[in-house]
Amino acid sequence: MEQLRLEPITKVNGSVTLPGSKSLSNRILLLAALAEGTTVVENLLDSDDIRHMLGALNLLGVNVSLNEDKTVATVEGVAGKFKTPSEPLFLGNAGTAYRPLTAVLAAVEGEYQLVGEPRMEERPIGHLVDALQALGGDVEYLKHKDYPPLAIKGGKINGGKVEIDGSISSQFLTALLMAAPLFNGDTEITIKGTLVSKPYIDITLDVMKRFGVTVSHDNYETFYVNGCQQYQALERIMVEGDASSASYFVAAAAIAGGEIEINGVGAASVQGDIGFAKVMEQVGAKIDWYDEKLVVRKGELNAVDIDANAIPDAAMTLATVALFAKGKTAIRNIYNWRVKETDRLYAMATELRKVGAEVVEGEDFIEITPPDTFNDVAIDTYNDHRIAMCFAMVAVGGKPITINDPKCTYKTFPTFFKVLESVSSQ
Ligand SMILES: O=C(O)C1=C[C@@H](OP(=O)(O)O)[C@@H](O)[C@H](O)C1
Ligand SMILES: C=C(OP(=O)(O)O)C(=O)O
Repeated sequence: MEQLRLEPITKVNGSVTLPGSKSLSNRILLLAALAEGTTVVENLLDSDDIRHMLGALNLLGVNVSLNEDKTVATVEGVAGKFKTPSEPLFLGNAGTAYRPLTAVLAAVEGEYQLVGEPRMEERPIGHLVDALQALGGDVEYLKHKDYPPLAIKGGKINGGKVEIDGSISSQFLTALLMAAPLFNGDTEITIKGTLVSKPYIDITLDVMKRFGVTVSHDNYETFYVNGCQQYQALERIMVEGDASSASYFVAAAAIAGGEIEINGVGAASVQGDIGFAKVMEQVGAKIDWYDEKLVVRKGELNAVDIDANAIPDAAMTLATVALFAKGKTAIRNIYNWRVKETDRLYAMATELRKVGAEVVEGEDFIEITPPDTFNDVAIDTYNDHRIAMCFAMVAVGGKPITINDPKCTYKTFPTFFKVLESVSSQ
């Protein structure tokens, strides 16, 4: 297995330009593919999750041409008419590809199979399939009920009133919303249980609106979407920098000192994970806010006790910031960490303890008290990009650490360690 040794970093300084947002890239690619007309997507993320969406679109007969560094895509929309693919669509472990494609393909003519990595077969999708079946969609499990892989016979959805359970993943509602304009009638979607990861729904509504479809809702409890609508291509759309990827550089500047200018997201971001920078201000970071940029400096770091349901991805970064904050950090209301790339509550608790922290792992929370002395250990990353990236903060805090399987960062941020090195001094 490949390992990456990170020597203690004494200072970070300089400027980083973020790669495009994963959440925006995959939503934009799918809606551009469904639209009528050609869309040019700029600052597209080049990473595994996006590669899987592009691979699926290719098999569905959508022409997408990429520039040399794969950050500009020209997507020739097929106006909702996909080709029946010659093989199953392999979507890796990309939730932002698997869930929206499931709903969209149930709504357009054709026969499809959606498969993924072994971990994808352990990530639930039953709440989405229940809603699609209730609407008359023909979606079947190929192995185990409630889990991928799936077989879909598309084109049979009339709309109507439907409930969807929002308590495990917001991606199910995102998927249903993106597909609903293609249904043959209007749809009224009511959320059952509490909706988790709510800010991601704002990303969905924002992207749909840009492609010409407006959704109304009553306080995120019931959503109304008109049927028989066509997404309209955009001449040009720019993907914002990834706010979850920004979290590592916000944290690095706050921990190590020096100053980092982070370009690509800021106060005007549509991504909920920008909220991580606000949490870091509470922890003690000094941040200058601009519309599309943050400038971050060190402060005295103190533990916080937060509900992180709205920022589940960036909250993992807080778990390693906790190693350098005075007192006990608590990150609450994060049950769905357990159904992501790995069981992140178990994995984070295990690896933080290896470093020397005192950790309480609750069913839906984690509490972290920093170590008196740090252990120089190898961190297992569980094929989870965010574990690899957030444990780099140990080196940023001046302690050596080894990251096992560093290439797992390719899921969303292939250049992460290079970018971190570019702002680090030993
Ligand atoms: O819609 C999205 O783009 C995402 C929603 C979140 O998932 P959940 O809604 O499952 O928490 C987040 O963790 C994921 O990385 C991306
Ligand atoms: C949970 C994540 O990914 P996915 O989009 O596969 O759910 C993530 O990127 O942290």
